[in-house]
Amino acid sequence: MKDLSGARTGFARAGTPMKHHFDQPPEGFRILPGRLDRPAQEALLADIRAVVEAAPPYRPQMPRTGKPFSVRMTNCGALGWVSDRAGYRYQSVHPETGRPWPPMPQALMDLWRAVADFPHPPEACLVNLYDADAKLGLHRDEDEDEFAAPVVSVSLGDTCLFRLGGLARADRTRSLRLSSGDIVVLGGAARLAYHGVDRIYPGTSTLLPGGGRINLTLRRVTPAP
Ligand SMILES: O=C(O)CCC(=O)C(=O)O
Ligand SMILES: [Fe+2]
Repeated sequence: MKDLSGARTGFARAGTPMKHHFDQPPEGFRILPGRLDRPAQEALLADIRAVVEAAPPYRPQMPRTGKPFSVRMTNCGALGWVSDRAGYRYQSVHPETGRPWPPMPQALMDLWRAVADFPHPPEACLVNLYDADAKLGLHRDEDEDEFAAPVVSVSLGDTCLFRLGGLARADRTRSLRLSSGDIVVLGGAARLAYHGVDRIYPGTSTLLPGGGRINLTLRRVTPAP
């Protein structure tokens, strides 16, 4: 059983007692709009193209039901997040090719260092590929063993409607649009906040020639030394 008590307490303090506090996002949620300018987005996209060449995107399946995700995924870094009938987990190899994930591009290591406020490097970068119809249901990122490190999330390509909730699935949610170059940090109490992607707005960015959206989530998986 993972210890979520610290984060829970933080949210209860920040989120429940007074009505006028209720609409505040959980403590530790940060959005950095336009953090990456167009040249930085293009450079990162070139890095991600190389990742996708080496580790082809595949469609994960929901645990138990085997229902396919609408989002295609791949990873870079020492560990990658995967999902199939056996469950959610991190592993060091691509589930279809059996090869190690490609290394994390230096630009992502640098970005983590600049925004994560955590003294150890990320170990995993999940690459989510959204076409116009893809979505990602409300969930928490909770398969890691280090919740002191934030999740750093980079948006590239078409704008999406992102939903942020609280620490309980039933908590009130708020919606925000994330555009190409925006960065979201889920740290502190927000590290275990529910979130998801409700829709993609096709034609809102010229970064990806075929349209769609790419999201990169950088995570620390194992306990920091
Ligand atoms: O695409 C996004 O903005 C969020 C992705 C996400 O929540 C995840 O991969 O766990
Ligand atoms: Fe997530």
